[in-house]
Formats: sequence, structure tokens, C-alpha cells
Amino acid sequence: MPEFDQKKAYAEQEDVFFDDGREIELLHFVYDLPDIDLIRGSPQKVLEAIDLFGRTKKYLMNVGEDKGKIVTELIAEVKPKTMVELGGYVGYSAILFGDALRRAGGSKYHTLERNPEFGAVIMALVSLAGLSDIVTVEIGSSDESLARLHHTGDLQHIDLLFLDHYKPAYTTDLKLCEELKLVGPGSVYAADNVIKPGNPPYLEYVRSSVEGKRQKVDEEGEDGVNGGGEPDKRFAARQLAQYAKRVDKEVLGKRKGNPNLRYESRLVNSFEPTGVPDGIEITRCVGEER
Ligand SMILES: C[S@@+](CC[C@H](N)C(=O)[O-])C[C@H]1O[C@@H](n2cnc3c(N)ncnc32)[C@H](O)[C@@H]1O
Repeated sequence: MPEFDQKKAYAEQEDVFFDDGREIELLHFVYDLPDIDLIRGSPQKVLEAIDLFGRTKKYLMNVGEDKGKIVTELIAEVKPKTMVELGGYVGYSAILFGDALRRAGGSKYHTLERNPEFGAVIMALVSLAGLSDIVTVEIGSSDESLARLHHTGDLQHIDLLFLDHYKPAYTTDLKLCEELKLVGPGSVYAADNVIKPGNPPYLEYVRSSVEGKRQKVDEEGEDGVNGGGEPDKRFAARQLAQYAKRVDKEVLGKRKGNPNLRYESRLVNSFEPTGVPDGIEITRCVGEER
């Protein structure tokens, strides 16, 4: 695994590390930079400006440079036409991956963000980066946005899915995508934070054999593999309550998914922008068994 360059480290993550006004502070910081006219239209310079805030002002829960590189390399290899991101925050990954998607010949990057204030910040920074023609922001809960985009026909197939939102929703949202046939053979998933804070139910699901998943569905009926409805007991209370300031009760759909999809999955170790070790799980759907 490569070394982490401490000079690039973001400020440490505090007890309250988002949704305390820092996202709007970020906008003022970026637009007050003396070289704002050089930043306009440059995804790279907008990312540098966001990184500068994260290093010198306050921590931001962005994917960051190191883990970001794993996904941009994946985009260059997979050449997706359509990407979906679950969890947009201030738009760092949408700008980094939307730009990589454009360079790889892709045409659409949907970022799904529940918090409307964050959604507004994403729109401002995506526009500043000159990526508004590629990146669209869907405000609302990811499961509702996925269902709506599918229903309207705005989203028919996901070539590359980036999962980076409420940790227990990774598995239920993936199963929703499977049921809606938004994903299938050829689709690739990149899941962030599978080491820090970790996501054992998701890793178990994407690493399960078709036989194992079918058996679970038979045993658990509607709940399928790793349940649904209630979050898996392996998540820490702090993770479960992460968005409690805005969301009284997280609702997780009870889903079977499509257990017939065959996956090959592997972990790529890397670092959070603070230097804390983390990893991205890359999963490829390699077939469907009948
Ligand atoms: C870790 S941040 C995303 C960081 C972003 N992907 C990046 O690297 O720049 C997680 C985001 O997911 C959003 N979120 C959490 N649960 C969600 C849900 N169910 N649907 C949509 N967005 C959600 C949060 O509001 C937060 O902005």
C-alpha cells in the first residue's frame, strides 16, 4: 500500500464534523480566493480549493485525493457512460469523478444527496467547475431518488455506482438497484469507507456466492440477505445516529435484491484525507445465474 503524505492531511475530524455551517463557509472561502477567476471552469482547481479548506480550516467528509485516485483509475478503465453516486455532500467526488467520466467519454453523473443545503453547495461548486452539463444533483433520500429516476426513465442503467452515504443503506440501495434492473452484468460498484467506519453487511453481501444469497433469501423470506427494515446489529450506535440532527428515523427498505447476480469483489486499501487508513471495495457484476 502507498504511504500517506502527511503534508496533504486534512484537519482532524471533530465530534461534530459536518452540518454546522462549515459547508456554507466553504463556499465563501472558495469564492473569496484571490485567484477565483482562474478557478472558474477548472475541476482540478476547484478540488484544490476544497482541499485547501479541508487542510487549513475545517475537516470535510470528502473521499479525498488518495481514495479518489482509486475511483478515477477505475473510471478510466471501465469507461462508464452513466455513473450514480449515493451521498454527494459538497460535491468533491462529483467534481472529481464527473470530470474523469467526461474524459473517459461518459455523459451522465447523477449525484444523490438528501440534505438540500448540501445539494445547493454541490450545484454551486459543480457549476464553478464547469461540469453542470454532466453532473446532475438529485435532492432527496437515495432510495426515493433511485425509484423516481427509474420511473421517469432518466436513469435506465448504472455502469458505475459509487456508494458513500448512510452506511446501512449501502446494501438496501444496492438491492433496490438490482430489483429495478438498474445494475446487472457489466456494472461495477465502488464502496467507500469499508474500513473506516466499516460496513460488514455490505462486504458480506457483495462477497457472497449466488448459492449463499439464494439460501439467505429462502431462510429470511422478504428480508433477504442482511435483512432490511432494521439496521444490521454490527453497526455502531454512532454510525446509526450520524444524521439524527435532520432525520428522526432512518427508513431502510426490506429487499430481496437479485441473488442471481454473480459478483467478484476486492478491497483496495488507502487513506482518508486525514491519513487514517480506509479502503474502497470494488465489485464487478460478472454474470447472472438462472
Ligand atoms: C460522506 S458524505 C459524501 C461525500 C462525497 N461522496 C465526497 O466524497 O465528496 C455522505 C453524504 O451522504 C448524504 N446522505 C446520507 N444518507 C443519505 C441518503 N439516504 N440519501 C441521500 N444522501 C444521503 C449525507 O447528507 C452526506 O452529505
